[in-house]
Amino acid sequence: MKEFLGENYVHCGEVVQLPLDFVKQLCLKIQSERPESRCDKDLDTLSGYALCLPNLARLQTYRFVEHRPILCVEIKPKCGFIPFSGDVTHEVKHKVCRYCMHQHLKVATGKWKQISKYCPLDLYSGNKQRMHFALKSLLQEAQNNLKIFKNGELIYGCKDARSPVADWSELAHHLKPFFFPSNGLAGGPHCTGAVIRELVRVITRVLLSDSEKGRAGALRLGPGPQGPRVCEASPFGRSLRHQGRCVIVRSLAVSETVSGQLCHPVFCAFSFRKTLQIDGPYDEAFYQKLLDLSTEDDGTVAFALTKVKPHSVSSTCHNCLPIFHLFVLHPSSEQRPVVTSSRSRFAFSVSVLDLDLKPYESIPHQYKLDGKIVNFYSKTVHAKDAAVVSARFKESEDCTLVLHKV
Ligand SMILES: O=P(O)(O)O[C@@H]1[C@@H](OP(=O)(O)O)[C@H](OP(=O)(O)O)[C@H](O)[C@H](OP(=O)(O)O)[C@H]1OP(=O)(O)O
Ligand SMILES: Nc1ncnc2c1ncn2[C@@H]1O[C@H](COP(=O)(O)OP(=O)(O)OP(=O)(O)O)[C@@H](O)[C@H]1O
Repeated sequence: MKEFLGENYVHCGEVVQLPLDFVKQLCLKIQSERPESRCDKDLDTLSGYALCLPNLARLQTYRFVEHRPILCVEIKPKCGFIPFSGDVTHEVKHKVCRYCMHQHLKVATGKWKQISKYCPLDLYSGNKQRMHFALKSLLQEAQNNLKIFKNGELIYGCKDARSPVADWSELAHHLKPFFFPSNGLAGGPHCTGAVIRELVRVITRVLLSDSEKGRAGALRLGPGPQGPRVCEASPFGRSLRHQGRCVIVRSLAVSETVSGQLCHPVFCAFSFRKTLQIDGPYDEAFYQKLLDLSTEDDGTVAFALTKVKPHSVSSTCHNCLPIFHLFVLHPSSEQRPVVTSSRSRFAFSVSVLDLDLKPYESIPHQYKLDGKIVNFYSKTVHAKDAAVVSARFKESEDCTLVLHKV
């Protein structure tokens, strides 16, 4: 992941040994905190090992420990491109992004209460207005896509569909000292609006800044992104500018045909997996192969096999969690990237969480889910939209003015 996202963003952690009894107790303790949809998940209580990571909600990394008041914004941006490959056979997939389609299934199955207006393509667009819209939409309907921590404490976020609706005035109360340090703003809706606007602007500036160049830069130099730049389901108007931050994930993503082939039971046999290096290593040779885009999908199983590791990396990227740390910068000569709001200057840094690779075993599940998402969307929303268009067309036919010669 360091190869893809850059040295500075990824924390590898350290493998530590833990007493089994401690892990069992921990497991019981956190169970009640899990969102309903994650109650089937479990800690590995048998290995006796765990990964020790820095506390990124407080920015305690191995490089330094931050003692100043700190604001951390965690975003789960999800997959931000629309595939253009001819191997993608569902027409709707060329128009609407997976996140927006998935929203409908999530609401229908009760995972969330209402459809979010957030669309990853807006966030990745590089267009400030679209990015503001995407971030505001996340703030309105955070789901599992947005969390905000102040000094290590969660002050904004949503556990599951039963969570109460977002309270912006409480959030603004927490954030005011960061954005309006010398006060000057009374409370009330005006203050809430001003603080939220500042937050959205500052996150956008951080996202657009290019202060730390990772290996991702090299991937961005490849062929420019293709395919639609706007998702048809996004409520935001069309915009033309498109930035390449999603290229990493896009260049690794595999086609439907390949995903289908990967579900073949023969690949689950362990002996095959070892010889074919399905589970790794993810080394320099693997990275170099990814940059070679010359091989075409010839529909063979052999080709599909070469895509297993890229697929794991890609689906990990689809779910990873960039976390942005902001602290008010007092006049100083610190050598750190800086963003400004109207009343404050912030030093900031970025880390990426949840980078454990998705296992090969998740491919069949992902493949089935993908089908469900598209079918549900096509049957319900897309069909309804088509009906509306055809009704409008009919209406316009009914209104045709016929002129007769007199
Ligand atoms: O498939 P998706 O897009 O629903 O992603 C899953 C996530 O759902 P989301 O769409 O973000 O609400 C899902 O997020 P939640 O646990 O629902 O917050 C997980 O990240 C899941 O990964 P894993 O199976 O726990 O390793 C994710 O599953 P994988 O596809 O990564 O296996
Ligand atoms: N190093 C960290 N520092 C601060 N917060 C973290 C860190 N790692 C994870 N978190 C918090 O915990 C949340 C869940 O993390 P993550 O998605 O990595 O867990 P998970 O592996 O999916 O958990 P499980 O599978 O046990 O349910 C993140 O959204 C983040 O808010």
